[in-house]
Amino acid sequence: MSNQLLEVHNLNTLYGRSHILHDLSFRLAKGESMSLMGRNGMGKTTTLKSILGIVPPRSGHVYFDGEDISHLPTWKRMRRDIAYVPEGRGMFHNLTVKEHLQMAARPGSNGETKWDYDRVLATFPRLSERLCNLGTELSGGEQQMLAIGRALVTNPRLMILDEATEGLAPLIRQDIWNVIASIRESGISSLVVDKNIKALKGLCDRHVVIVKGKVHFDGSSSELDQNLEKVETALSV
Ligand SMILES: Nc1ncnc2c1ncn2[C@@H]1O[C@H](COP(=O)(O)OP(=O)(O)OP(=O)(O)O)[C@@H](O)[C@H]1O
Repeated sequence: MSNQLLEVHNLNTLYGRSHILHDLSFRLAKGESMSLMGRNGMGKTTTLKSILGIVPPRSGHVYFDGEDISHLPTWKRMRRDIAYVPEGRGMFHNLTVKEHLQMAARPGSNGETKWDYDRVLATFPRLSERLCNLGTELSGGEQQMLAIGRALVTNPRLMILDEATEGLAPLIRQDIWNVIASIRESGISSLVVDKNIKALKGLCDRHVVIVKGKVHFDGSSSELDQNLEKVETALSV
C-alpha cells in the first residue's frame, strides 16, 4: 500500500483566461505535515480550492489515499476525511459556538471518533467559556479556534488550513501553532498555508513554496535550511 495520503499531479487551474496554477505537483505522506508558502497572489488558496474541487482544475489529478478524487464534488472529497479551515474562518452568523461544533461532529469514514465535542473543548478551554455566543461574536483568535475545532470534530485524516494565523495577536498565534503541533502528534496529516517560515519550519515535515503558480521549492525542513536564501527571496515582497 502506498505511503502517500495526498498526491497533486500536474494541476492547471484557471479563472476565466487567467492561468493561475501551472502543472503544479506535490505529495504529502500519511501522518506528514506540510507547509505551503508563497507571496500574496501566487496561488496558495487556489491550490487548496483545486484540491477540494471548489475551483475545478482545467487538467491534472488529485489522489487521496490512492484514489483519484479529481472527478468528485467538494462534499464527497470532504467525506473522504479532508477538513478545510478556510481563510476568513467561515463562521455562521446564526449559530452559537456549541451549535457550530454539534452540527459538524461526525465519525471519520473509518468510524473514528477520537475528536469529539468534549475533546475540542478540552483543547480550546476558551471556547467552553463562550458556548452560547454566536460564532461572529468571537474574537479573531477564538473564531480560528472554533474553525479548527469544527474541522477536528469531523475526525479528518487531512486538515487543510488556509492563512492559519493571519491577523492574530502573537500570543493567540502561539496557541494556534501549539494546536497544529498536537494535531500532527495525534497522527492527522496537515497542509498549512501561512507566512511564518520560522514557525512552519519547526512544525512541518515538508515545505512547498510556490511562485506564480509553479513549485519553486519542495523539500524537508533541513533542505529548507540549506536553501533558506532562495526561499526567503521567493517570499519577500
Ligand atoms: N475568483 C477569482 N477570479 C479571478 N481571479 C482570481 C480569483 N481568485 C483569485 N484570483 C487570482 O488568482 C491569483 C492567485 O490567487 P490566490 O488567492 O490563490 O493567491 P494566494 O497565494 O492564496 O494569495 P493570498 O496570500 O493573497 O491569499 C491572484 O492573482 C488572484 O488575483
